[in-house]
Amino acid sequence: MHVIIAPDCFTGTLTATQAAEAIAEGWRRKAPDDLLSVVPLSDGGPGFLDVLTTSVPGDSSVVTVAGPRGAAVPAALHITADEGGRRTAWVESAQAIGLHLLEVPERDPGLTSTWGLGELLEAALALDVDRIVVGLGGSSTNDAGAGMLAALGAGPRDVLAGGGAGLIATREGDLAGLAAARERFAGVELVAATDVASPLLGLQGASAIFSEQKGATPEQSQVLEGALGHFADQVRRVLPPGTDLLSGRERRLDKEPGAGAAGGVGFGLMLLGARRASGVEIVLEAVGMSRLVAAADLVITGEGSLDWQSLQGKVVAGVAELAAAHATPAVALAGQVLIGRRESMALGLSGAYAVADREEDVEAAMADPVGTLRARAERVAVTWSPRR
Ligand SMILES: O=C(O)[C@H](O)CO
Repeated sequence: MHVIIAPDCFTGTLTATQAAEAIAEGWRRKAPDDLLSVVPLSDGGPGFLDVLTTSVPGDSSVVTVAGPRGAAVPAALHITADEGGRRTAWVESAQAIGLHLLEVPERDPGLTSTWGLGELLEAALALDVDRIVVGLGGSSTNDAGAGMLAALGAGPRDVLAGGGAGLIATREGDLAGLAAARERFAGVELVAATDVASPLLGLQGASAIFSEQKGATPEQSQVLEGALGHFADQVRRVLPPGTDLLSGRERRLDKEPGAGAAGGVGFGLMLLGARRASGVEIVLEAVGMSRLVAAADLVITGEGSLDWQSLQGKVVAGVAELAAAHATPAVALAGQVLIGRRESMALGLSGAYAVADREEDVEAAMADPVGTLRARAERVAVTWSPRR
């Protein structure tokens, strides 16, 4: 039996590679004759570059940029060339602005800035590439990408790069350099590979859905919503919205799917001319997942928490959809499974197995994530492998 092991990271405990290896080790203990292919995945968030550098040959280099609260952090660029010679720079926003870069007391999406991501894009531009793909997700910021735009010359650092809350003070004149910043990407295909399809504002937007997990109180979350709304209004004065060719209606970038990814970096990138793509689809294509799944008997995917967010185009959903298209069964292993059987079946999963079945098991799973995931994989192998 040929089994593909293709999980996302288990946020807070295991990288995608560590999770895949733990599952493979457990599987081998019970089904040593199975052929295992280990393919760690990402949805654009943390681990995006790791996954790409492992699967797509290219040249990697590291630059130093400002982290979300200003302290210097290393961030990598991976340069690949396709058969036609087109050069792509792959970057991961979480390496510059990720939540994991900050200790809990430092987390404050009113103050964290995407300036360092702008520095990373500056480094990519200097490499004279034809395409820049930016993985988005797992961020500590909620500034609509304003800091990033400032670093690229769109406006003053003190107004745009002080964090999301300060954007309430933005004036039209503070965005005088925006058109010129956009012009710098002329001739470069800029792609925002987003982990979610959220718009910038509103009940499904960046502040309402994600700011609290970055340290905001419910009151701060509303303040951030107001600040980002004000910022988007100022942007509209400088870059008037285009017209949607199909509907003839005004095309508002803040309402575009993915504009709210990484605290609104999706929006900031769209202002620079980026097109949005699903991060998981980009990764699945880059690693040649379709071909692998077509030749496999079973696909195992997984993530830290299988919950409502998993239903929205994350790794598990992307893998399950691809497996269904090839009529290959897919199962998921997760730290916790917080969706019902009906929802997991609707995703296309033939099984969803939790490492921590009960609330009281969560602590043990967090204390020994590799051991508990390996043990769960052993039990799943007993169920699924015919040659154990
Ligand atoms: O970084 C974030 O805000 C979330 O992962 C959604 O993109």
